[in-house]
Amino acid sequence: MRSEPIRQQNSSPKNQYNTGANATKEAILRAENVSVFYGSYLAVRDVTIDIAKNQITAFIGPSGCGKSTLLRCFNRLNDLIPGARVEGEIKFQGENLYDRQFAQRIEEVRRRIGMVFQKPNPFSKSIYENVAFGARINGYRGDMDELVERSLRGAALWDEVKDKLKQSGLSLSGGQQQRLCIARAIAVQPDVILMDEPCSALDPISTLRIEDLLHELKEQYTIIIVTHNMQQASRVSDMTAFFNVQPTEKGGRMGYMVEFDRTEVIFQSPKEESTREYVSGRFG
Ligand SMILES: Nc1ncnc2c1ncn2[C@@H]1O[C@H](COP(=O)(O)OP(=O)(O)OP(=O)(O)O)[C@@H](O)[C@H]1O
Repeated sequence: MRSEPIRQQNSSPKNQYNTGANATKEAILRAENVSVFYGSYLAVRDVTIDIAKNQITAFIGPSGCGKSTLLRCFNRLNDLIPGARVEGEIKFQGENLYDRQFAQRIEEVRRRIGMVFQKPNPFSKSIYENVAFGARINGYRGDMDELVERSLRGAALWDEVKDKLKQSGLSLSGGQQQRLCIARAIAVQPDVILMDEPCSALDPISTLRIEDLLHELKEQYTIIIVTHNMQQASRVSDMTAFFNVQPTEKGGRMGYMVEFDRTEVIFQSPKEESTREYVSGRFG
């Protein structure tokens, strides 16, 4: 069963996503004037973006424009990086995750907003335990066998592993390992799954499997995916945010969001010239 909102959901008009075909889509996450620093270095400047519920939002842009940095703000993973500092607000169901009260509840935030990384990183445990582990830590009291099967089916892996659940997760292929990581992420029943280039270490067939899976997952989850792969962004996402980097006076580089819109608009009729150049492969 899906868990209750951290507090009562805010359904004020401010919390509604409001462009084009998505006018009625509710924003489950919102970054408001978010800037991220590493020490004194401003890596990403002043991003405001609504993430619509049960949609896939892609972050694209050249290397170093801050896609992963921004992604990590959505479940406060930047807290783990010494010297990283986030300004602005990240609202999850209307509440600012950077409010002091959430510092005590960070485990809960990361359970509700899960993450799948670039490189598949199963635990050195059995396939079964990889999936059951998080649920057990979170005090899951239901039928664990049923949860493990449901999560593995949800990640389109059950048929391939149902006869070897006791084998190590590390014995699977790269693509299977990544689907195991997705099963692990969904076993704790999150609302949102953040994916940081989840297919970059996979072969084309495994990549297509994951892309198919994403279409199924968005029925239940909200997904944000960072990808370098233009075709992937256009194939899987409903919304796309394009980020770019600009030089700073001190000779550094600072990331910022150029344009955010429905994916077909970004790829076929973007408003900004730099977006057009990037999606057509002329730079980056
Ligand atoms: N832990 C860190 N400490 C210091 N600087 C960092 C750290 N992580 C990222 N940066 C810097 O912040 C900027 C944005 O990096 P980030 O990894 O978010 O960009 P990206 O768009 O995801 O890049 P890529 O597509 O290459 O993964 C870069 O200049 C990077 O060097």
